Amino acid sequence: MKKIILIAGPSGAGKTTISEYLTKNFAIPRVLTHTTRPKRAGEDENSYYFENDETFAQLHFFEHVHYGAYQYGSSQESLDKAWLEHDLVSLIVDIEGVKSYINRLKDQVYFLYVKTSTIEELRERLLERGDKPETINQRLSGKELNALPKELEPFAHILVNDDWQTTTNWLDQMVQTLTKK
Ligand SMILES: Nc1ncnc2c1ncn2[C@@H]1O[C@H](COP(=O)(O)OP(=O)(O)OP(=O)(O)O)[C@@H](O)[C@H]1O
Ligand SMILES: Nc1nc2c(ncn2[C@@H]2O[C@H](COP(=O)(O)O)[C@@H](O)[C@H]2O)c(=O)[nH]1
Repeated sequence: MKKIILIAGPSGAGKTTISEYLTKNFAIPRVLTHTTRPKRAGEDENSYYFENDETFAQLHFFEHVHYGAYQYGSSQESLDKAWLEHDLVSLIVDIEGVKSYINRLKDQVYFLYVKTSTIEELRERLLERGDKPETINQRLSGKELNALPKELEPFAHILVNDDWQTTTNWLDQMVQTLTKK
């Protein structure tokens, strides 16, 4: 059965880093999504399909959300394209996106919720990444924090990404379990 690893969690928790590790070490492709947010330093065409409001409005999405001042959306086409490459793929979404995918794809979803032990750790990582302090405050509060809601707890595989070596051991085990025949 084709499966999708949905990666969600607070900003700075390490979702992108984890998705890149899965691609590099296990050839697990990441399903690219669309956004109207500007590129960050270091991002390229493998990060997102970068859109403006007009091009975004012309697309047909599986699900889409407003997050901060920008729009984000994912398509069935991108998912099918990634599934042609590998039976196991990853996709980074916010909590609303997780709900949509679990409702629609059910058992095909492996929900990986990534967090750190403290919010201070997230703040430090985002500062080091070059995010502006006011953006960081917004991302680490309210709906944008992407806290794990009670109703999704039964579906979540929780990974505390404080120490990278521990995280890679955890991920290696996860992939072994998911690819077992
Ligand atoms: N275990 C770790 N220890 C220390 N730093 C880490 C760890 N994992 C990731 N990082 C670093 O934290 C920063 C944020 O990671 P990343 O961009 O993957 O987070 P994210 O969850 O995708 O954030 P966003 O939702 O804002 O895009 C990066 O600079 C990354 O290198
Ligand atoms: N529901 C969706 N959420 C998405 C999608 N693409 C990204 N995201 C989430 O948005 C926030 C912000 O992303 P960032 O790259 O600006 O830090 C983060 O939580 C992503 O997981 C999508 O297509 N649908």
